[in-house]
Amino acid sequence: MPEPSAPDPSAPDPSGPLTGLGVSRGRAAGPLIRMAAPPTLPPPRPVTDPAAEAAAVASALTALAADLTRRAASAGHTAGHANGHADGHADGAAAEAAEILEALAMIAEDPMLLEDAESRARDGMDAAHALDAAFTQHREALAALGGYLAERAADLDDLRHRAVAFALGLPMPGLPAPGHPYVLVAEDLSPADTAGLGPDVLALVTERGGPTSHTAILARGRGLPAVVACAGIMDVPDGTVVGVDGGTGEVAVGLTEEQAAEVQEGDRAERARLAAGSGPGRTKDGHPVKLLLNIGSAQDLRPDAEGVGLFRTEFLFLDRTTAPSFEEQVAAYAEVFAQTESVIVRTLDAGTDKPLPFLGLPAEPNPALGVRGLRVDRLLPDVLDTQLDAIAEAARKTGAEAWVMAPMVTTVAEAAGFVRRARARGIARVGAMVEVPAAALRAGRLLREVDFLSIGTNDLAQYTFAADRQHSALADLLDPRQPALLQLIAMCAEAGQEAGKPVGVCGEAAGDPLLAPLLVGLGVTSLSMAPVCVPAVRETLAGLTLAECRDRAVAALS
Ligand SMILES: C=C(OP(=O)(O)O)C(=O)O
Ligand SMILES: [Mg+2]
Repeated sequence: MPEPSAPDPSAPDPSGPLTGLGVSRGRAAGPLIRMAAPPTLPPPRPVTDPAAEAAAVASALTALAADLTRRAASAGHTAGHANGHADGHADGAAAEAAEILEALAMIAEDPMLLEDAESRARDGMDAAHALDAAFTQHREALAALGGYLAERAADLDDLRHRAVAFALGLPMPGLPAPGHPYVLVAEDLSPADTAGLGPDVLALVTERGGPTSHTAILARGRGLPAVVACAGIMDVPDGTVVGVDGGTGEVAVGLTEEQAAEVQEGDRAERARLAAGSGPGRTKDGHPVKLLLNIGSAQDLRPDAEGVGLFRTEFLFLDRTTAPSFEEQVAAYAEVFAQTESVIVRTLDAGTDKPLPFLGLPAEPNPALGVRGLRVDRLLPDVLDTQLDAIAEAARKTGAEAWVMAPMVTTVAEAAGFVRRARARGIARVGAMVEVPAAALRAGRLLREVDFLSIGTNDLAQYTFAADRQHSALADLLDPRQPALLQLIAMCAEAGQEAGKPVGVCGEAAGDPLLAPLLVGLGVTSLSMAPVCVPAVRETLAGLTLAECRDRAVAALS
């Protein structure tokens, strides 16, 4: 572990911790490394040898592609050797990271990009400016195409920064690779960055980001302690040893090596203690509450789980530019079905923060309020038909009883249409997610159509409070303890009890041990969460009676 840096008078007071929002429980300590800022272009340089500039352009792009390929290979290697925190379940994330990095390497190797940059250099631009101009041109062309491609334009910015840094011989922006464990600090993380996190990352701290933002969900999926919306963290010098508590949101600055070792040891002991618990979820007085998993692929499964409450199928196809075939989908779903007795498959939830390239959806001014989730069916009905066919076929092949549900259901008519199409394929249980207040208000009526409801508190909070779920400044509005949100959940749970049908929660709130008892007290029948969250939720519930959970719910509602 490197020595802490000499104190910087402009840095925050090292005696007091910084605080943000703890979004992924667990503690870690180590030297902090900030992601290098994107390079600033110096004024254009007079060029005397255009051929040399063109050669510099080519070698910067070659170096960029080689770097991405190396990172892809190292992520692929990690997929086979997951780190301790993730307990072997970082494999899926690492394999996905490898794929994304390979796709970025292909962009860096695009002959049109090279040709454009080289020809600008031959016309008299210095290498850095030629690269900058070529990437800008490429970005504008992508943005003009709209839809998914426009949304990928941000990835090109990341590549541009790296290419220019190569050309100028500057430190690489983006994820550091110091060769030792470290706490990663950033303003926020891009999709490529989050996908590329290596096993050396002990914890994440970001200055921006909301409690249900990508950073939070990704960190939780990997079991990495994480704090978002941590003001002042970017001012702490690199190398300072920090202690991150992903539960409380505290970041202790300037720890000694002994203190850091204590934090690491305490975390190890706590994880071991929690992992020792097992068995189905129930309260102290034996009221059963299913503790289910949120997964993105078969790699996230755990053998001792009670089932899968949310299989986010769109995670399988995030970077695909061509639609996954029926056969390919059958194989992916069957891989999960073969390993778990009960699974709720969510049909593709595309749009807004989860673009699916192969859909080619048009760009929208207000994507979170636009064509996303089940609404994609209005434009592309074949996509849902093929997916339902594939789910039914995978269930038939494996003998599993797969349940399906649709994301972003808003009206009873939408739910009824979805149920009709799923039942026509012989799918046994068909449900709806409750992510839009309109659906919660009509929960009783919805339950006449569907077999179960699953409350997605991440989006339900976003739409109830009109607050972007990725926005750090609005975290108080997105807090699931907000009584308006709890009231909507209570309405759904009561409707479920009246109808005698299950109503679960699968948003991030379900994995929070402080919130889980509240949700149980409101009457939900299952909680579905990132696998890493299960032990703490199981332990909390086992310590409370159902009546105590209800008392908490009543107090929170009032
Ligand atoms: C579970 C949910 O879905 P996602 O986070 O994938 O939007 C939710 O919105 O709470
Ligand atoms: Mg959602």
